Amino acid sequence: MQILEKAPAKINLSLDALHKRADGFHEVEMVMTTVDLADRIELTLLSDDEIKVESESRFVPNDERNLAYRAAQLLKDRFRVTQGVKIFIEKNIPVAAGLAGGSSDAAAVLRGVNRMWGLGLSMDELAELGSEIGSDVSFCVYGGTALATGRGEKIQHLPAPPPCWVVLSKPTLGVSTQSVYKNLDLSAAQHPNTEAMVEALKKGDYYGICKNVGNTLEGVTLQMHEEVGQIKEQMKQAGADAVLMSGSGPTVFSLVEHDARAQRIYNSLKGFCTEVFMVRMLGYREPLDK
Ligand SMILES: C[C@@](CO)(OP(=O)(O)O)[C@H](O)COP(=O)(O)OP(=O)(O)OC[C@H]1O[C@@H](n2ccc(N)nc2=O)[C@H](O)[C@@H]1O
Ligand SMILES: Nc1ncnc2c1ncn2[C@@H]1O[C@H](COP(=O)(O)OP(=O)(O)O)[C@@H](O)[C@H]1O
Repeated sequence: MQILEKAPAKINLSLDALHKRADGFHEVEMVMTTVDLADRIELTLLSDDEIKVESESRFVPNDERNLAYRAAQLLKDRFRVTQGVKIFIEKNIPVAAGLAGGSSDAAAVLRGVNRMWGLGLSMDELAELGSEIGSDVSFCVYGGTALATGRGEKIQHLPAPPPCWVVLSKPTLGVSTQSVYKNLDLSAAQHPNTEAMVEALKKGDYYGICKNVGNTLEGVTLQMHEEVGQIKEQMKQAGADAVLMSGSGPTVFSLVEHDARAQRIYNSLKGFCTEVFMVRMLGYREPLDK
């Protein structure tokens, strides 16, 4: 038996870190949405009681450190499953990029083994279990567009943004989410207007969305890597409607209404970065099991 799952990347249209919590995490308010850049996950049922992970990417571990492995292990342990699974990851999302590639792979495995092992868990139950793997996994279980609060595990679904283009550009460096949060000085941080972003999404107001993008973590990563600021500048000069770093970075995204201008931004960044993508904002909760 084989099951295929898509694992789409996400971008943070807004990310606000409010304060540090007693558990060492930050209380956040984030508006996230999916784009049509995705990893492809192939699950094969194994009669032996084991989990195998394979991927062509040399940047992700092929053992229990892989978030996809940890997702299968979680459901296996929690529901005493004796069958195994082989997980093949076709990696298309840049790694350590601020696009939740690993979290999305884990979420895809939760959805896929739930069906493969006949566990009958709801999306809400899978999302709750996903929060034990990482702060972004709950959102990734659902996909679509949502306001995530708490550590990122409390999800309020929102309407999909109006269709537009997204140009993603990742400099050749990885960023550790932990190091960015560690270096965050909340007293000097920028705080986006999350409420205005949510309102713009509810109204389907593209220019309201562009006006209200913001990311508290951006200043930290900008300090650490000047390439991020250079990419932002390049995108603005090429005519993007909005430019922002996604998550803890280093990927920077442009929002662009018209494809000709998106192509121009893509071409101007292609000469500057190797990992550049021109994708559609998905934003709706499409069936990911195809
Ligand atoms: C920053 C965001 C924004 O969407 O995305 P990425 O940049 O990773 O894509 C996420 O919140 C990342 O989620 P995720 O990558 O799952 O982080 P986790 O593994 O849960 O946490 C990694 C580390 O980040 C810090 N962390 C994470 C989430 C949070 N609300 N507060 C934190 O302080 C903690 O130090 C934690 O040990
Ligand atoms: N399936 C996976 N895909 C990507 N990264 C993974 C995966 N499993 C574990 N990792 C590890 O997680 C870290 C980056 O995770 P990723 O989700 O790509 O970054 P981000 O959280 O910035 O979007 C890297 O250190 C990588 O080695």
